[in-house]
Amino acid sequence: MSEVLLKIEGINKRFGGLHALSNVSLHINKGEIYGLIGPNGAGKTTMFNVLTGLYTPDEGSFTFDGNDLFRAPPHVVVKTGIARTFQNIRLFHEMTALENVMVGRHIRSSANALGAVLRNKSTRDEEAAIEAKAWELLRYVGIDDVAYERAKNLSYGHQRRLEIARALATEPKLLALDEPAAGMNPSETESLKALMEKIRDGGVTVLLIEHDVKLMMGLCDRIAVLDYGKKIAEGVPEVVRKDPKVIEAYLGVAHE
Ligand SMILES: Nc1ncnc2c1ncn2[C@@H]1O[C@H](COP(=O)(O)OP(=O)(O)OP(=O)(O)O)[C@@H](O)[C@H]1O
Repeated sequence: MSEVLLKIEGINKRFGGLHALSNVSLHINKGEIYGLIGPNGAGKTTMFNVLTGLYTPDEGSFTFDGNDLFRAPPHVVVKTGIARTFQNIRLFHEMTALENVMVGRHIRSSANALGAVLRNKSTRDEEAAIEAKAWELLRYVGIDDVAYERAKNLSYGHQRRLEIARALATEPKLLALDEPAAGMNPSETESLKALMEKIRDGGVTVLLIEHDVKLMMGLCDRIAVLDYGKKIAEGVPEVVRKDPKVIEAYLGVAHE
């Protein structure tokens, strides 16, 4: 029996007259790669924003690893164990790759502002530990060779990996990735797929939004399909891809 990590029930989110999420329920199990697909404007990013505390849902319930996170602010969500990346890459462009990951790591450190000013021994030890962990994560995602490059000078594929490393630095139980393969060529996409499988196999549950249906069908353990803010299907990829509602709303003949 799978253990549910994230349980969303009956979430509604409206923007004025627009019902962006309409009574959506999702259960994500520990240790799976769970995909969210759907046409443009279906509500996928809105769901991510609700999950990570950027948007306040109107109704519903949301529990994560036994914690009630309904309407919790982003810093509480991150501390509880959900990390995300964004559709449009959001890195600190003038900082090096290493520094970007170190920033992500600070959320799990106890260093306080006074310690940082005084640079006492415990602060220095902690900084060294943060840097060591950041190196480990850069190696893990395969970009340690560009650790001292500024983020803005990295290739697109490297920036995507750096975002993932920074998110992993918060030690999430759930990693939510918003279109990580967008703009990647087939070989970059293939190696990204391997990275996501490695992350899942390392014990981090993955939630993924992606338009690349072929990638999603080959990668996800389960998939939910949103259309006009409603969940129209959910299940293993082989079943979802044959669902007539999904074919009509999204997949169409071209994707078969
Ligand atoms: N902050 C906002 N204010 C008003 N409307 C919004 C806001 N955020 C999203 N919407 C609307 O909610 C609907 C769902 O948008 P959302 O970005 O979640 O879709 P999506 O499935 O992620 O689409 P895409 O695949 O294009 O990224 C759209 O009609 C969008 O215009």
